[in-house]
Amino acid sequence: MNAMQESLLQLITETSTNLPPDVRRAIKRAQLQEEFGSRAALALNTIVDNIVSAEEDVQPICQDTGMPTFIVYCPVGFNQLTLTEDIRAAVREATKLGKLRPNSVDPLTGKNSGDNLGPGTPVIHFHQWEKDDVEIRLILKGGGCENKNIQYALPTELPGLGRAGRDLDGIRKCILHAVYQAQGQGCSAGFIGVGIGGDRTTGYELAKEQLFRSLDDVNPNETLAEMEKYIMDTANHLDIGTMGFGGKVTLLGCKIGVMNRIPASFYVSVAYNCWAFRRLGIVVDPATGEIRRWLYRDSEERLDRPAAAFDEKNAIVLQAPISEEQIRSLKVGDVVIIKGEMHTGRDEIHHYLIDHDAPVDLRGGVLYHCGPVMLKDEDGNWHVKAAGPTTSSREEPYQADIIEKFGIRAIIGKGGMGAKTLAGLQKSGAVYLNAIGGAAQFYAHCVKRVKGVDFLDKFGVPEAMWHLEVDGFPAIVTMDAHGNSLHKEVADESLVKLEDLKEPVFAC
Ligand SMILES: O=C(O)C[C@H](O)C(=O)O
Ligand code: SF4
Repeated sequence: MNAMQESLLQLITETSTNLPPDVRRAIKRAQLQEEFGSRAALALNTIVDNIVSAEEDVQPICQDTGMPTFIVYCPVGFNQLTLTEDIRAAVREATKLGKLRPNSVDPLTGKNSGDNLGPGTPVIHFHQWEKDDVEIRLILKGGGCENKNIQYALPTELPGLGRAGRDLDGIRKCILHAVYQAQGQGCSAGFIGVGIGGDRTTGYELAKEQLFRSLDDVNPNETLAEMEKYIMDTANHLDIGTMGFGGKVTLLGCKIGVMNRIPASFYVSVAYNCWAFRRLGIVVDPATGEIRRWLYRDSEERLDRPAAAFDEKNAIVLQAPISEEQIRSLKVGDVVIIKGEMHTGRDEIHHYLIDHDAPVDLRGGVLYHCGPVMLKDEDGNWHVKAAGPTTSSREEPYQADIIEKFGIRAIIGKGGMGAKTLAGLQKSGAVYLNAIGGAAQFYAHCVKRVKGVDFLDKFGVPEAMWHLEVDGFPAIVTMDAHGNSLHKEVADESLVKLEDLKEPVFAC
């Protein structure tokens, strides 16, 4: 690799494994606000433990390293074609080293390219400027929070908030609604970038651009500065909390930008980013390709590993295969520790299992909604490099049927599931366990052995069915076999809180 490629590899590795100081500070502040022993505090402790491990071991903070997106500023005359090739080479190498998960999938064939290269991936935006340096910023924004982006066309009617008109107060309502609708599914507590104006494409681009601002900056536009402050204060009263467990901190950052629109369109676009807010940048010498300095790193922020994220003493041990009787004795709020075998299964596997047999006996088993980062050693053995949960709600159309068909007793995921699954849990005697989203190192350490894999060639690494031997794998019962769902409770209560914010705040 040439010097530029080495610099880019460093940028990718650091972005994937080492959260920037402004993000760490926001997470630390959240940790201080949540009550000791609460579910939100437990989730935040796990997150902090994970951040510390990822940095120490130079491994991905979260297994979903997203759609790598590079924003490049370069001097006039700089060769953008060469830099594009260098970026592609660095992305390929980072994937080989397990710093990026192979995430580039052909939507028509379902084929994962395996190296994060393919039509449209990675994303690279070039801009010219008058300076001599080349500045390269990178964001790794995962799919769960990307799915929670939302775009509003004003005027509109919003659940809980009523009419949102083409004015500042309408904008206010859209942003509050955007935070509410994400619930815990985008791994709250999150960050939002908001774009006001533009068209559908540039509105979203503007929203994503805001995610590159430092969390500590102050918006030069006074109106927007006021709106950012209002949203930060107010959204944190929705009590959605970390992972949607309820809690004082729901939003960690809000940055708003504005651009002109055309008369017929009025968009408010919101880019939601999970707590694993991975963005960094480098300034590179265009002649040598060497890094001159890092962006977002003008200060240092250490996080201390919490004594114990989960209180193992009071946890209930679930040894797989699990009996129906033990599952039916569990209730929402119980902390469990899983031992034994679990099987990963996400979108492709659910789609497949509806019409086919499972490759292994799943009776009494644990199905983990997870697409890990895996590496094979020289002897052909697989190792888990990152393995946090994925958003479960995507499997809602399939889950209840799959639980019943295969006799599964526990589903592990994050963000919760809906009414159909809740009824299915009750009928078949199963539970939904919430793992802490993004805590990919924390859970990777719970895997003692990779027992095997099915559908690797067919579906690729993240979507394959991995058979894992785990020990000391903690999670929380958030949907039980008695018809209770913490997710429904938090969603209902936060809607009531949203309704309280209906009255105008900003002059129209
Ligand atoms: O794809 C994943 O592993 C997780 C995804 O980012 C999600 O939040 O659902
Ligand atoms: S799993 Fe959570 S932390 Fe990871 S990319 Fe998805 S939303 Fe972000």
